[in-house]
Amino acid sequence: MNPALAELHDKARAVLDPVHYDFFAGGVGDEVVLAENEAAFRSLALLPRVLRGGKIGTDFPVLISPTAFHKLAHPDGELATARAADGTVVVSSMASTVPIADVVAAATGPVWFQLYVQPDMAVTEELVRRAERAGCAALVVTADSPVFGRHRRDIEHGFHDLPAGLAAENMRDLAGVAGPRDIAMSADVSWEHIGRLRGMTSLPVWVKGVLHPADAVLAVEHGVAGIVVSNHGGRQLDLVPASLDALPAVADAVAGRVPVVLDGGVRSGGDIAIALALGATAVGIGRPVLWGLAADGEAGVRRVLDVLRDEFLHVLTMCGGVLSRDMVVHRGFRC
Ligand SMILES: Cc1cc2nc3c(=O)[nH]c(=O)nc-3n(C[C@H](O)[C@H](O)[C@H](O)COP(=O)(O)O)c2cc1C
Ligand SMILES: O=C(O)C(=O)c1ccccc1
Repeated sequence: MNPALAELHDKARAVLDPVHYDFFAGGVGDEVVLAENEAAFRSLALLPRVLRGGKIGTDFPVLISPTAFHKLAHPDGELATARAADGTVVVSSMASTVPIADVVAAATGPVWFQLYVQPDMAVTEELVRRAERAGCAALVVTADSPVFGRHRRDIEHGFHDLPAGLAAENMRDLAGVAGPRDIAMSADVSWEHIGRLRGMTSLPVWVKGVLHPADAVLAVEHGVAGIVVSNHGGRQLDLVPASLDALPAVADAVAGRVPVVLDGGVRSGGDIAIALALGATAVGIGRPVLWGLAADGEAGVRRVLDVLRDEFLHVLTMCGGVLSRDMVVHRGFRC
């Protein structure tokens, strides 16, 4: 790993309350998927294309994936993350410890709102209105969470609630919601809700947490603006493949009709390149952002993005400025 990112992770581990470190770092069950997300990148190699000349584009195909409770990492919380993004899309968690309006106000680039559809559609609609009024540019509906994941580290620590003074600020003052900690996950959420959301708002609606290619097709048929191939960073079902391993079939099923973002285990510019070669339009970054935030607030998150940008451009240049599926092979592959 890039030593700057390793250092930020080490510092985050050193400064965070161990219970909060484990909340951020942990996964579901035996954490097989958590480990596999990173290992999947390590199992692949790139065959660069050479002698292609010309200028290499400088697009940075990265989004900040939604993660809950940034004030557990740093007192500035999501405000620091938003400031650091500097044009990179921030997907702001519905479970943020700063209200969405303040996140958008702190950001200089686009902010998208991540939504868990609430069983009471009036509550869901009010959350959508809050995102609209704040100036969010898209909704990202998380589809991989019909129930909370069973995070063994949290269970062992007895961590189920935010410390006094912190709350899921977007959940305040909602009729029918018990309080600002009360986020429901519901197994009743269905594709029909995607249609209802699209009818409710003119914001583009993305779906996050797709692994099966048939669901990617359904998402396109239901008019989504884009798909996030994700296993929630190994935090929902510890039986699924690495999100990278699910990507090619989803990309094939989508066939370019909508953008496909990949998140889970992206830790370097090389990982970004591999995901793009396998069909991703962009990648999402989860935990590394939290490590930067915990280690050094806004500056730490900036550093994470700067390192990834620099590494990605370097790798892309090494690859002749192109990334395609034929350039990816398994390590140990022999002709
Ligand atoms: C601490 C933590 C909190 C998360 N909270 C949310 C959330 O509120 N909503 C959501 O859709 N995904 C959430 N995720 C999943 C991330 O959006 C993303 O899918 C995952 O972290 C990507 O994997 P990575 O951490 O390996 O980069 C969370 C992940 C972590 C680690
Ligand atoms: O921990 C998570 O992965 C997550 O998605 C979440 C959602 C709501 C509240 C806290 C965490």
